Amino acid sequence: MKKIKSNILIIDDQDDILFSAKMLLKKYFETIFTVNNPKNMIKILSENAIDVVLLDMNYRIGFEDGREGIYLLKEIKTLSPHTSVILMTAFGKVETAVEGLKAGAFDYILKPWDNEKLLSVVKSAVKEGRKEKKHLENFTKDTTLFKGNSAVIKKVYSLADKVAKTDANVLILGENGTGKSILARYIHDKSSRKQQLFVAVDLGSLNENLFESELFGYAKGAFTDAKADTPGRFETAQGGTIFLDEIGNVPIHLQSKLLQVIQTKAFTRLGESKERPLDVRIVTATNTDLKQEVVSKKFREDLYYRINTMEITVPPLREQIEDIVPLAQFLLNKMALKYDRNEIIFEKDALELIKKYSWNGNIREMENKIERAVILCENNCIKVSDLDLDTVSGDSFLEESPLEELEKNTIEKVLIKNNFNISRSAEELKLSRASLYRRMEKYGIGNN
Ligand SMILES: Nc1ncnc2c1ncn2[C@@H]1O[C@H](COP(=O)(O)OP(=O)(O)OP(=O)(O)O)[C@@H](O)[C@H]1O
Repeated sequence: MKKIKSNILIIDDQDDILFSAKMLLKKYFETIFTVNNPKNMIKILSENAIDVVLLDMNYRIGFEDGREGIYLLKEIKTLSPHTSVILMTAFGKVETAVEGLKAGAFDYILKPWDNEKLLSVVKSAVKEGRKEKKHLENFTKDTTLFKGNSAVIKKVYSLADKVAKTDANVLILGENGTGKSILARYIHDKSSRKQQLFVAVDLGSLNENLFESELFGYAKGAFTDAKADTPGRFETAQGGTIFLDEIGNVPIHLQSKLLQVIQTKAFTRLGESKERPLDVRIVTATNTDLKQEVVSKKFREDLYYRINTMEITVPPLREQIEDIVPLAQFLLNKMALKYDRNEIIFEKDALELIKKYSWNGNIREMENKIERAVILCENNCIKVSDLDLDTVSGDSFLEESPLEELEKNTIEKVLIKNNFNISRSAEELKLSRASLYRRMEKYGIGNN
C-alpha cells in the first residue's frame, strides 16, 4: 500500500503510547516523529513541515486538568499555524478537549483509542491541512487579488473563469465596494484579450455633455475645443476589453447611443461620418437593480439584454463570513507592504471585532479601515480602537437575527442527531469542520 506523503509528530510522555501510535501510523503515513518531552517539539516543528501533531494533554504527575495540553496547543499553533493538532485525552476529560477545539485544535481522540477512529481522524487532518496550504499559496502569490474560500465566492470565480474564455458581454452586479471592477479586470486578465488594453470608464461620473466625445472620440473641429482628431475610449480599447462601470447611471436618452454601438459593433467619431469597426469585449457593472430599472422604464430593455449575455453577482461580505478574517489578513499584508510595516499584526480582540462587524461598505470599507489603522497604529499591534469601527450602530453580526436563530437551531438538531460527532454533522450540514466549529462557538453550542 502506498503511504500518504505527510509528516506526523506524536507527543506523549508515555513511551508505550508513542510506540503503539507510531506502529499503527507508520503503515499509512510516510514520516512519523515521536517525542516524550514536549520541550523537544520545538526543534522538530521548526525543522520540518509537520502536517499533524498528536498531542497528549497531561504531562506532569498530579496535573490532569489538560491545561498543559492547551498551553502546548497554542505554542504549536504559534510556531506552525498550519499544522493540524489532534488532542489525545482520557475519557471523562472531554471538556478541556472541547476548549482545545475552540483554541484551534483540529479534533480530539479518546484514550485508549480505537485504531480505525485514530486513522480516520489523522487522515482527515492531513487532507484538511493540504487544502488550507493550497489556499494559502494562492493567497500569498498575489497581493492584488483576494479570491476567498466561501462557496458563494468560489461560484463567482468559477463562473468568471468560464465566461472569460468566451467573448460574451458580462454584466457584473453587486453592492458598492464588493469588488466589481476587480472582477472585471480578472475576466480580462483570464481572456484571450489579456495582451491588449483594459479600459475602465466610470459612466457615473461622466458629464452628459462629454458622453459621446469621451466614449466615441471626435474629429478636429467637431466642437470649439476639438483641436485635434482624438480617439474615444472604445477605440482605445480596440482588441481588448472596455469596462463600463455604473452603467445604471446612464441617462435614458444616451442609452440608445450605447445600444447602437454594441448592436452594430461599430462607432463613429463625433464630427465624422465614417463608421469604424469595433472589436472590444464589453463588461459592465452596476449596484442598481437593473431589472427593476427596466420595469420602471429608466433603463432600456433592449440594452439590458445586450449587456447581460452573462450576469455575475458579487456577494456582499456579510454573505461570505468565512472569508472575512482571511481577507482582513490579506489587506493587512497589502498595507504592511505599502507602508513598510512588515511586523504589524492584529490584536486578538481587533480580529474578533472584524469578524463580527457588519461591513456594509464591503471590501472597500474594510480596506479603508485597515489602511487607516496601519497608518495610525503606534506599535505593531492593531487594536480595536485603531480600527474606528462603529460598534454602536446596532447592525453588527453580533445580534441574533431570526435567520441566525434558524441556523443555530438547525446546527443543534444535527449535532444531537449525530451524537455531537463533528465530522458527520459537518458533512450533513455541508460545512467544513472549521466552519461548523466557528458557528458552534458563535452560538455558544457545546459550552455547557
Ligand atoms: N477580490 C479583491 N481582492 C483585493 N482587493 C479587492 C477585492 N475586491 C475589492 N477589492 C478592493 O476593494 C476596493 C473596492 O473594489 P471595487 O472598486 O472593485 O468595488 P466595486 O464593487 O467596483 O465598487 P463600486 O460599486 O463602488 O464601484 C478596491 O480598492 C479594491 O482594491
